Amino acid sequence: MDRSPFYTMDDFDFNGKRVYLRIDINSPINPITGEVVDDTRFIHYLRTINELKNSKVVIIAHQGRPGDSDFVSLRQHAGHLGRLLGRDVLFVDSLIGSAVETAIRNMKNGDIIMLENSRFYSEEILIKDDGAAQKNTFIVRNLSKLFDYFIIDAFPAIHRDQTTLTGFKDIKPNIAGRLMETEINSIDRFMNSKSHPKLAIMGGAKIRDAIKVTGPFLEKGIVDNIIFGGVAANIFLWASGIDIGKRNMEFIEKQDKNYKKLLEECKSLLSRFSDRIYLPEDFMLNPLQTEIKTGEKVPDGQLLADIGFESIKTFSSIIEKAKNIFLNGPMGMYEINEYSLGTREIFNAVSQSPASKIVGGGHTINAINEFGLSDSMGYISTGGGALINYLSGEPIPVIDSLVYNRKKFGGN
Ligand SMILES: Nc1ncnc2c1ncn2[C@@H]1O[C@H](COP(=O)(O)OP(=O)(O)OP(=O)(O)O)[C@@H](O)[C@H]1O
Ligand SMILES: O=C(O)[C@H](O)COP(=O)(O)O
Repeated sequence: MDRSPFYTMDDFDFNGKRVYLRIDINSPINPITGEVVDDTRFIHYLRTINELKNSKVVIIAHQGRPGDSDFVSLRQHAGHLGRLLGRDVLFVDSLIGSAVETAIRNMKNGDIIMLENSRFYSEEILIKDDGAAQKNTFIVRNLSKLFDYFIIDAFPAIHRDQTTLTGFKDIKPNIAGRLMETEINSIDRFMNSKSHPKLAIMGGAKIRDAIKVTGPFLEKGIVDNIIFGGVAANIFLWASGIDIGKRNMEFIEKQDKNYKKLLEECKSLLSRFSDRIYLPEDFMLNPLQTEIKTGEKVPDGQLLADIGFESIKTFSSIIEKAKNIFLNGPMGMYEINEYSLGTREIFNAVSQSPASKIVGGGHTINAINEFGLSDSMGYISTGGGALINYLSGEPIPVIDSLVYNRKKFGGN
């Protein structure tokens, strides 16, 4: 068997050691109560943590982004993880400093500590990995002396170049955790599969991510065809000169300040790959609740809130023929019952397909759970942006950091 390009947990004995464990339990938070409303990501970490039961484990994680309503302390995350593990998880309400150092130095084997949200610290987000900058942060200088090993298991954040993820790669061995291994093996199976056609279905509202990966997906043959729904479809239609109505244009402008550049990218993608990109032929309007054919004048104030019946039919027949399917993002505003049919039908078609399947994205998983399809959707990844970036075959900061680290500490 080929050697893994990065260290895995099989390469070291962690018994009695002090272990830095970077995970990603960034979760949806109820904006009113501030409570975690979905603990899927927590559950995925039980295996890694349980394997370290004879070590002193210090968990580092982030939650939300500064300024957003889900940017909250990890105190409740520590309590919840402890309940899931059936063990105490001591919460320390900072990331660096004397309280952290004392707590870590006093740990016994089997103890678990969780530190505060790493994004409370500007060095986490603002300092990019240019070789030396992250290494010289207070975060790295304070924490590096306290640990024997660094396990990086934050798969949903592998596309982020942030200090607690990539800053320790010159210090000591950095090791991929069990979730990283599982995710990467499953995604690699999809990428290496020789069964065609390979189909990507991309919807939702994160247009930048979807557009960014379309070129690599089609150029490198990672997929043969792409179906677009949601806002992603709207921007492609706009780029092709079709009237999508004022409200939908404004929605895109608000979604991304650089939408003009995105429109240019969509144009270029459409000119190169028009026969491999599928866009909706019709839509359901919100609030009118009537159907409209693509290209017809969209009445003012109406959102293209869901794909229509013809699109459902065409997309379902493409899905039926696919041998490998990647799904990320809903077809419309599925949270509102009247506009959930497109997403429901397309997700149903995917669930019924015998193809090999891989799905990801917070809203996507939420919709899958709501439709009761989670047992028939194939491999469900914890990653959203991480998953599509990894699939695109473009450089990924955390993977590159782990590979660099193994070369540095493990020779050839
Ligand atoms: N045509 C549309 N107009 C406006 N909003 C839409 C449209 N289609 C989908 N959405 C919204 O897009 C959101 C989901 O998109 P997103 O890109 O976040 O999905 P995801 O990748 O599965 O989730 P996550 O971002 O949490 O990983 C939903 O809230 C949905 O209502
Ligand atoms: O939820 C995610 O996709 C990861 O935790 C990364 O979060 P971010 O998009 O805020 O960097």
